[in-house]
Amino acid sequence: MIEAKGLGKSYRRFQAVRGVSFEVRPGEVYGLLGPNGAGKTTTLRMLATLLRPTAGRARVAGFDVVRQSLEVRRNLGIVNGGMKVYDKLTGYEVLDFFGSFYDLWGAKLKERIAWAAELLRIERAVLSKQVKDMSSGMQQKIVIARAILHQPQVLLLDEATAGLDVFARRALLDFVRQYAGLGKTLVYSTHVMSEAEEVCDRVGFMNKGLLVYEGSLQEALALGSGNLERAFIRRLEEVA
Ligand SMILES: Nc1ncnc2c1ncn2[C@@H]1O[C@H](COP(=O)(O)OP(=O)(O)OP(=O)(O)O)[C@@H](O)[C@H]1O
Repeated sequence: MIEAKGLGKSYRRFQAVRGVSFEVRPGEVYGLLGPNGAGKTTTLRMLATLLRPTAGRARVAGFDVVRQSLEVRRNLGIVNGGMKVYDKLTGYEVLDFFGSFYDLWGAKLKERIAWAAELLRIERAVLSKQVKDMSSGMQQKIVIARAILHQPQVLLLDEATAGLDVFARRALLDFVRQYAGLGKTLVYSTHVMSEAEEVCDRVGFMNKGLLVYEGSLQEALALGSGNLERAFIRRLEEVA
């Protein structure tokens, strides 16, 4: 469902992402893990057709991210940790507005909003609140609801739990597993290894623009004697 081959992005002489290759299958949660500046966001933005690669290629849902960007966008949702929504609108109005981008109107839109709200455990009363009156956890749920209204095959989550309290974080981690359970494909980018341990089936470690390790969660845990953070550090020492 996602296939990146030698994907790279350079800014003048600086290589933010250097020849990254990986694949993600339907129903799988792939953890893209690494410290700040590793190149995770740049990689996800290339997959989402928001940044043009300067090397390699990638396909999402069978479509090329450069030559078939419209088809890619139809099949993909992306969420960044710091995404904002218009805070004077109610939750319902936000979803109504974004639904129109995907040709969702009337009864169909209502049905999709109810579907997303149930999946994300957003109460009806919250949908009629203005965004500015919602907790940051609720706001993030609206952001995610907005990203899945068109029921994309592929969902890219970039530091999606940043700044959330324990309840909102829990709801989002549960949502990730549930969405994968629908046969969807997810990339979960984070520097919080404990979250990845909980939701990912496979993980890739990124550092300085390179994918330095890839394996199933079990393999990665074994590498770190049961701890993902230790595995990450060991792998980095090996390649240093
Ligand atoms: N427009 C740009 N021009 C130059 N350098 C950039 C640009 N965008 C990103 N970079 C650099 O590319 C590198 C990778 O950034 P990226 O945001 O992809 O990392 P990340 O792993 O997502 O980290 P973070 O969690 O901090 O977002 C960083 O060194 C960053 O400073």
